[in-house]
Amino acid sequence: MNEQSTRAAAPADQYVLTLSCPDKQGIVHAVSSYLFMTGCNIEDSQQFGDHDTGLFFMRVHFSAEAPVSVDKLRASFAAIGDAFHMDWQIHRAEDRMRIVLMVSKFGHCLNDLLFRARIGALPVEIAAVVSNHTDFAELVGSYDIPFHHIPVTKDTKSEAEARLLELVRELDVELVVLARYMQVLSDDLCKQLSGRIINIHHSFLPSFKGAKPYHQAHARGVKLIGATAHYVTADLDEGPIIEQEVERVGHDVTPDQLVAIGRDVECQALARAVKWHAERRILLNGRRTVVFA
Ligand SMILES: Nc1nc2c(c(=O)[nH]1)N[C@@H](CN(C=O)c1ccc(C(=O)N[C@@H](CCC(=O)O)C(=O)O)cc1)CN2
Repeated sequence: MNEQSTRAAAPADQYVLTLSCPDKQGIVHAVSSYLFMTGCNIEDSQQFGDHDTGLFFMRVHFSAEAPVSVDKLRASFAAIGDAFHMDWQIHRAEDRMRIVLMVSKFGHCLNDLLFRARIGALPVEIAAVVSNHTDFAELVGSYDIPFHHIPVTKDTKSEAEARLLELVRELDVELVVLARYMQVLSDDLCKQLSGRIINIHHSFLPSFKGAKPYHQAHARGVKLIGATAHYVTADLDEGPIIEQEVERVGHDVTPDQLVAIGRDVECQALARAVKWHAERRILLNGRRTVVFA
């Protein structure tokens, strides 16, 4: 084999196409033909046809040999999207997603996400951290990330949410991560940011929704505890599940020991969910998700 054939091709511009649409014959053919005719090369392709909902889901990571703008790709793909009634997006794969983290009094998930982002383990840019308390202002400041203290009472919740929305727009943020943020979000905010808020619930849903799930689990004598990362909807802890993690526990654990054991599974589940969302690997399928991990 000569040297020429072993040399990797120069890195071309990388893109991700995601789509969902009513399932029918010809979708993969239409997409792959479009990419071929546009001078693009498929690097990775995953698809799923859901017989329950009759919907088809696809995620294609592709490269363009010649430089092409994402706007031009979107403009030229629109005809295929229309023909198959697709809900579709095309993004540059290298672009890091801008996100906001929210926290209350438990900082383990915040700390974990800050560090993972700092070392490049998450393809995100943390634009700000928002909290209804000041406990983690110093930690966030140590990462040179803006910290916004937005106190919340039942009388100030709507103003607090208005300020959050203002930040999301000002900072051009795509995702809000509730890293143990312990305030119930209003129906209106959930609607405005539908599919763009991820929460970590500290139980293996659908068990133990609501407050103090580890105490509920202890009272039930469970042998497994868990954590669930899910999209936030108006129905508390009922949003589409993205990722779950569990840990075995013995008969002699106390509620405080469950809280301590649970920290790691919460961090693992949330970090995976944020990474997959930022890599555009998650598609909504009604009350469920399709995850092309
Ligand atoms: N609309 C939604 N809001 C939130 C969700 C959700 O799924 N939909 N997830 C929660 C997180 N959460 C459990 O994981 C949770 C947080 C807070 C509460 C709660 O009862 N909070 C009280 C205030 C508590 C306090 O001040 O310490 C309240 O909001 O009145 C229950 C569950 C995040 N929000």
